[in-house]
Amino acid sequence: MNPPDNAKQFSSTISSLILEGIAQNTTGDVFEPEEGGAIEVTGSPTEKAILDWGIKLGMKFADVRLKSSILHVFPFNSEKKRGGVAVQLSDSMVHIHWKGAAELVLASCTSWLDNNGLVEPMTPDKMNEFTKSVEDMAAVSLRCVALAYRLFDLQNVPSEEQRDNWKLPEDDLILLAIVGIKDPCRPGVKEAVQLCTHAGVKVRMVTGDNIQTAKAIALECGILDPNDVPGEPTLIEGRAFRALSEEGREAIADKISVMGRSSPNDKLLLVKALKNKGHVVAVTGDGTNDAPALHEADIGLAMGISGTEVAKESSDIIILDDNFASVVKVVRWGRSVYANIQKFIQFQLTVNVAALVINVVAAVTAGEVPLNAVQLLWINLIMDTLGALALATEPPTDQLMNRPPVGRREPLITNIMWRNLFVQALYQIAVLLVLNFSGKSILQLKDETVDHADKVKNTFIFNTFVFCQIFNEFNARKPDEKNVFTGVTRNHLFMGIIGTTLVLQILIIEFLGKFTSTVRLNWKLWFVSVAIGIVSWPLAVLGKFIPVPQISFKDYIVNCYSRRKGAPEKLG
Ligand SMILES: Nc1ncnc2c1ncn2[C@@H]1O[C@H](COP(=O)(O)OP(=O)(O)OP(=O)(O)O)[C@@H](O)[C@H]1O
Ligand SMILES: [Ca+2]
Repeated sequence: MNPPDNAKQFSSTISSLILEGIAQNTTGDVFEPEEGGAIEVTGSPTEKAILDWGIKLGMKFADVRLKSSILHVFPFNSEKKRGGVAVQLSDSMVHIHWKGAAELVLASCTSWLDNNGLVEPMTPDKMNEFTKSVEDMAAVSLRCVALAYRLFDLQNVPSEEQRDNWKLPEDDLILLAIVGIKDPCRPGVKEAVQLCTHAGVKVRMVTGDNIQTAKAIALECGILDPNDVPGEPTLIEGRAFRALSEEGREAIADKISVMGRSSPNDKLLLVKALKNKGHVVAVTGDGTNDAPALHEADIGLAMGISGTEVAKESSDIIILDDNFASVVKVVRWGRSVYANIQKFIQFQLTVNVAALVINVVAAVTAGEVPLNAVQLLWINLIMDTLGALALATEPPTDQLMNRPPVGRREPLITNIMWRNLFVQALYQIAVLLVLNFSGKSILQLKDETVDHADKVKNTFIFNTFVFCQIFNEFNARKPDEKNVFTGVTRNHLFMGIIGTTLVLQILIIEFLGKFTSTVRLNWKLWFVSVAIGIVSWPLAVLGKFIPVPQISFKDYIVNCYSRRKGAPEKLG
């Protein structure tokens, strides 16, 4: 739509009324530099667009503002979707201007102003014509705003003390103009929506816009699929959603993709319904009225530039560049942090389980433990501080965006992690216990003194244990992939930490024996330690062929048990 940008196309009555409505009924501002130069317009995007149009029509903002004085203002709000102002003209006439969502304002119009400035009654035919043009504009994703006004008797205007409570009359309006404002889908949004969908994140649009406008925009940015024409409840009006019972809302919440003409409370209702159904909900918003939904959501994302302070305060994350595409980054990094914590836990639990079992079994059976306190301290250091640094700093990978999101009730330690853990821990326990009990014969230490042979055996167990961890640290990087080495050389911190651990381990065994009660090992024993450690790599690959149930182990066992109980005839 190309709006008339020349006031000469209308009669002077119309243009002065339109300009009055634009200049007086606005929360924006126009600044005209005295020494010339570009005119500056401020306000919300909708306000700016309308003021810009006024300027094109030849509006002298300051002059128009002086022509009449404002008696009372009803600020635009998202609930009513209109804003009004009462102005008094020099001839003691009062004009009440309204500006708001087109079809809502149109519904209050009983007449319209024709091209010559004559007031014509709003016949059903004319009403249909206007409604049709609103629909046509909405269908090409224009946001429609109608300007209307009415006359009012100065005598009926409440006195100044009572004016604060004055409810501006909003019926019997005379339609002045309907404008269609293009709010184009920003570059990158379509791709971002696609990425989110691919990652199992459903993008929904809840907007105050007309449902047709909302539908057109949703099609443009890929929230709706152009191949299937959606109907309710995929596409729903805020009013219809609001009218449902709580159960009714929960029943359709999943299917909703676009909600049009919604009030801020509808956003909140949708968030609540989705949360009740067990979904994890993220909400983006900018306005003060978005605050309750941002607060209620699991993750509230406020816009950094256009967002109000209230919205920012109610949110968890502030998107500095106001770009929806940044939401993809949030998902990516969020998943990466979660995955890294899982990797670390898998690694740490393996070490703990193995060390614990080895020492307990040895203590109970032989009364002696192979790993002493200082050695355990060093092992703890490897896995706690260094392990955390190495595994938790893995940068996000594209793979993270190929899998579905983690459910609200999904356990932190997945079945896959338990499987990996058991495979490695069992291997380590088996090897080290065998070494503990028959190590002296296996390592051919029979000729040594008992004391020295014990020390060599224990040092060897300690050294092998540490190497098992060093190699298993690579496995921990990719709990569910067979190739655990992808991208490892790019993670310099990981490589650095593995290197440091290796160097420190050599120093400990070769030079700090007094401290850890170890002895030097010959190169053969070093070699065997490394060989035992490296077996954890192929073992991990083999382990990944073991299938695991999709549901959690606990549920799996409960299910098996109840299935048995439920089918006693088969048991008998
Ligand atoms: N400043 C305004 N003056 C009059 N009407 C407006 C104004 N801003 C928006 N509207 C109308 O109200 C509708 C938007 O209502 P609302 O502010 O509840 O929606 P929203 O989704 O929060 O939109 P926004 O993108 O502006 O944040 C628009 O479709 C438009 O018709
Ligand atoms: Ca808003």
